[in-house]
Amino acid sequence: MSDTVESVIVAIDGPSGTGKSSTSKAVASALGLSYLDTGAQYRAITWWMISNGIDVADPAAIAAVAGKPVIESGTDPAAPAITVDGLDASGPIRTQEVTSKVSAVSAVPEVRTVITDLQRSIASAAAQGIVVEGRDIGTTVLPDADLKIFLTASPEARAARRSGEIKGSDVAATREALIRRDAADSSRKTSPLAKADDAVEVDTTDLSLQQVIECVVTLVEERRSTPKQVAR
Ligand SMILES: Nc1ncnc2c1ncn2[C@@H]1O[C@H](COP(=O)(O)OP(=O)(O)OP(=O)(O)O)[C@@H](O)[C@H]1O
Ligand SMILES: Nc1ccn([C@@H]2O[C@H](COP(=O)(O)O)[C@@H](O)[C@H]2O)c(=O)n1
Repeated sequence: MSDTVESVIVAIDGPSGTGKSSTSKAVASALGLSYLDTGAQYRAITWWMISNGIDVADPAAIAAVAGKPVIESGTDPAAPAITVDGLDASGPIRTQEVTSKVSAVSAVPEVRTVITDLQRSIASAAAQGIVVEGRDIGTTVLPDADLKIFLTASPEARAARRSGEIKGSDVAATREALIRRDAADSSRKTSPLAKADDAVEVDTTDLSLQQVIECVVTLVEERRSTPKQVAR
């Protein structure tokens, strides 16, 4: 018998504010896995487009330069990092401007091709396994992931969580902005936000973050002890 633990690939998808990042980081830390925030990569390329004067309402202009920025993602769940052309982008990618423009940029097929290739190469280099979170990980980026989770929560719960992060923010406006971004992400032609047929859906509306983390850790442990059936 071997003491080595097999590498595992976990895909966590879902709409905005369902707890993907918080859950994925904690699960990766608890299980000694790498972690990849794919939303940060789409935010990073959006920041680059804005910084370089590209009109984000013009898909052809975005497509023409999609391969130019060099995006690098750290995979330590305790210290997620992202750089664009060598510059730390972790602060700038969280601005309101980037949040409001990222869905337009991420809908451009040439952008998705560049970022998807990057995500696959990062996942395949993670020796112990990785938790990858986003919108299309289970459906498109890593369709053979060992475990796929789709997190959901009511718009009210998600808006309350997000508003709790920013003092004095308007919950109703936050709710509308979340719904708008989810609608854009779900309706784009290429790799929309969607639950994979074989994903486990976890409704987090009435669960604490700790309960969600424990639920996902249990699902990963169960998957590790019962290898996935491969269709013949
Ligand atoms: N089950 C939960 N109960 C209460 N608060 C939660 C829960 N899950 C996450 N949160 C909080 O909600 C906020 C949003 O969580 P998080 O950033 O992990 O969501 P996300 O799905 O990654 O969002 P986005 O897609 O917009 O990046 C954070 O402040 C987080 O601490
Ligand atoms: N796999 C993914 C991940 C993200 N996106 C786009 O990025 C935006 C920002 O994501 P956050 O998780 O940081 O909020 C998101 O709204 C999508 O437009 C994506 O397309 N695919």
